[in-house]
Amino acid sequence: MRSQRTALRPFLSLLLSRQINFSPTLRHSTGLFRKCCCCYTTKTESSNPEPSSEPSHLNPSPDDYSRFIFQDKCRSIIYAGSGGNGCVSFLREKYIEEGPPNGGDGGSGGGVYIQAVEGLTSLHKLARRGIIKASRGKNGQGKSKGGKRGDDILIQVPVGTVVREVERFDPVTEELRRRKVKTTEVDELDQIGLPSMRHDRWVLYPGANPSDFLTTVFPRNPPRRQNIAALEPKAPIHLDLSHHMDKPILLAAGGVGGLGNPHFVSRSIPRPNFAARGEGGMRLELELELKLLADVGLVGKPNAGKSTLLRSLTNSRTRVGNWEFTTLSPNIGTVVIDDYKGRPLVESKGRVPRTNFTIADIPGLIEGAHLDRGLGLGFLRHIERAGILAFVVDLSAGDPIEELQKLWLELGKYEQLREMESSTNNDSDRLIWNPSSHGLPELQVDDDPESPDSHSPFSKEELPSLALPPIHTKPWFVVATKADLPETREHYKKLQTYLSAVEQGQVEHPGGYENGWKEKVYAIPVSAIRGEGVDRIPKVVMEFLS
Ligand SMILES: Nc1nc2c(ncn2[C@@H]2O[C@H](COP(=O)(O)OP(=O)(O)OP(=O)(O)O)[C@@H](O)[C@H]2O)c(=O)[nH]1
Ligand SMILES: [Mg+2]
Repeated sequence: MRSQRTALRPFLSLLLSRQINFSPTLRHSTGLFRKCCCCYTTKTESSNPEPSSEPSHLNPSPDDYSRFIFQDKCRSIIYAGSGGNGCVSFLREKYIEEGPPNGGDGGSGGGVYIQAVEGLTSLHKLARRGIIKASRGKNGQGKSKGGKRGDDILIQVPVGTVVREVERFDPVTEELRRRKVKTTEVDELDQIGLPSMRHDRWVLYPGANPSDFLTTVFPRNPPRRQNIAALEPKAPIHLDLSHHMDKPILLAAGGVGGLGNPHFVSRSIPRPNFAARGEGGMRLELELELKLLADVGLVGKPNAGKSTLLRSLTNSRTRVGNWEFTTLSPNIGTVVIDDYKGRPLVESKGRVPRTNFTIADIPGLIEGAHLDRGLGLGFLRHIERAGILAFVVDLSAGDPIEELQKLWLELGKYEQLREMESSTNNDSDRLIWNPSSHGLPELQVDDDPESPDSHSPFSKEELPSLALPPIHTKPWFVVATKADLPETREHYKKLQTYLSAVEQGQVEHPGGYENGWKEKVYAIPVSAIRGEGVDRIPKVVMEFLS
């Protein structure tokens, strides 16, 4: 059997190569064919720089793409770990029958930390996790052995993430409030050291009955926090993580571990048969939102060639197709400026040298997008989150100036809508959002405890939309693409003349803004499908970034 196969192999390869040369319809019939076809294309490309109809990285077939999973907003519930319980134990040795108490303290619960790191572009991994829990501290043990600390959790997010608090439940604050407000019943008993039923605050010796809680006299046991809790951000949390962070910051410290029974020795209770429970961990519901999606956003009509441009600048395998709305959600690619393999392509003048920047290929914009037509307001939102705007205009599709003005018109109308929305939100005053008014709960200036809203962490359902810089103040430039097609030279010249007039203030900003950004308006002619002229884009971007 094996010898038969070996004999057939040369014949098969001859057959395949013939089919590649003479029968294009058969090319996609098998995976093996496709493999051969790729090799063939690479060979022809190296010998011929003209764009061929053969699939390549810049002119791929519509089914040659990888899906980019993207999410720019998510809610997560995080739990800091609870503290472990203290231990009730006594020394027992051969000649010491009733030794002193030696129960160890419980370990503290794990904390939750957050860090913004470069290289991440989406929040989808976090969104999938949903609930994030740090682990609980272990209980204390006999022979004065303390419990092990709970493990911390680190949440890594992309640079440009804004973290806002939606809800908070802090058991320590709750306990303090209980003690302050309800001075009767259980707490009063607890305060003056009479027997109480506080199962949630005490553990009794092993084998005790619940009824023993009624006969045991407990000392005072005020709620405690870990010292590290002083590093928590002020409540309610509002963090704008706009830079890469070398070290993570603490979001919620774990609950402190309970004290073992030696802590409760007193003259009246020489052998305490109880120990304290660990404090509960904090629960936080957070909303995370990307404020900065990418350094550059590609804005253009459908089919203008944005995805091809992204492919020519990066290793991205975004989908390209000769129909409108090929791209349905943003794709982000990274342009490597310095891969440390020699002289950097662009010298950065900024303080921190940039080694790369990101580009977002955003779905196409059509007339009436601000009215939620086409893919609507969702992706206008993405444009708002790009640092620099690169308008991609198709030189072969009519007047490029008109195309540019139409794109700006949509952006302008969207901006007006945003302004109206924020002013109506202010008028109705539905949301009370006051990020800097609180500190650690114990240190806060106390509000009226009777007012229902003053301590309720559950009042804010929807957070107000993020305050972002207006679109017209962002640096922008124009990428005039499909310059390889015939009769595009005239269109490009017209565009260039127009843009230099905009820069010099002879004609108004294409969006009609008086104070719109027009310091250096470039028009870069490219043929993305051939990869020609695209090297100028990183240089222009670096100029704006630094
Ligand atoms: N001749 C030529 N064709 C190009 C060039 N760039 C893109 N194309 C072609 O234009 C068509 C559309 O390209 P895409 O990159 O998918 O366009 P897009 O702007 O991403 O389209 P949407 O995702 O629908 O918004 C494809 O058939 C590309 O091959 C170019 O520089 N020259
Ligand atoms: Mg596209």
